[in-house]
Amino acid sequence: MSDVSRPSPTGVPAEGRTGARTAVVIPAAGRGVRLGPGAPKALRALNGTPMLIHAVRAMAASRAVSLVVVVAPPDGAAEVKSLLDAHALPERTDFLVVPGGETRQESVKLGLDALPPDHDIVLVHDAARPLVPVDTVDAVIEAVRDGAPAVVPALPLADTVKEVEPATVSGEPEPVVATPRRARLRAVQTPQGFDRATLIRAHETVTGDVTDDASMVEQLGLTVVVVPGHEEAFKVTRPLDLVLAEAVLARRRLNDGF
Ligand SMILES: Nc1ccn([C@@H]2O[C@H](COP(=O)(O)OP(=O)(O)OP(=O)(O)O)[C@@H](O)[C@H]2O)c(=O)n1
Ligand SMILES: C[C@](O)(CO)[C@H](O)COP(=O)(O)O
Repeated sequence: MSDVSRPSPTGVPAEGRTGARTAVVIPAAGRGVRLGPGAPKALRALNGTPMLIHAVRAMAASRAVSLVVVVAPPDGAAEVKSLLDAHALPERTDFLVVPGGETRQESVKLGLDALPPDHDIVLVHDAARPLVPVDTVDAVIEAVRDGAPAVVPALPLADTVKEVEPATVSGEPEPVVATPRRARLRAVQTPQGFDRATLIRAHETVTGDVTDDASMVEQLGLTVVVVPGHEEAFKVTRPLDLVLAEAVLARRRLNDGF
């Protein structure tokens, strides 16, 4: 039996979660509006292979991951199933495909609803971060196994960040209201890792506008911890990110000698 069956009042089991099985939910149901017109973002090609397949392979590269749940565009579940069948994926990993929702939060919840009961650690990973290295995935899993209820990979910022009063008319100058101390800020990536029961509780309890799953756990009053992220775990959001992703893949091919 897994250690998470004996949570402490803070949600953190004293013994950690060594040996718990890990599932990954990959929200891939977004349109990719910021990337511009075309197929849903997760289905667009990087070096000839759909971004989603890169993301699935990145997760399945971790030997700790035994199940990947892909949350497909609402009308694209059959296409995503065919894609998974058509690409080589590790045999030790099981795959499920479910249709997604209107928002990222809804899509993640639909993925969680599809999880079988025997996985006590859940990662949530954007299909839009196709190049995350396996060491980052393993570091997140390790920190959840060690007892953290929620773990995020993150990097320090290169830019100074300003808080502004957002303009009501696009393009109007925006007054700055604060400059948070950059040394205390981190840019958060995925996969984000969770004790399964904690993540489900967060999705059942927290409503409103959130941009990641860890912030929902913060709203439960639980501690979220940060582990080092990786530059190659960047999110493909705008057209220039596609250029960077292709360049990273080209460098990997060179380093691998083919
Ligand atoms: N309704 C949604 C919206 C987003 N996502 C997923 O959440 C991840 C992060 O979202 P983002 O990068 O914002 O993707 P899009 O919503 O597709 O991008 P945009 O906001 O530019 O449309 C992506 O893998 C995306 O497919 C999802 O599963 N369901
Ligand atoms: C979850 C996330 O990738 C963490 O940085 C990010 O918040 C997703 O934002 P998006 O606007 O849905 O791409």
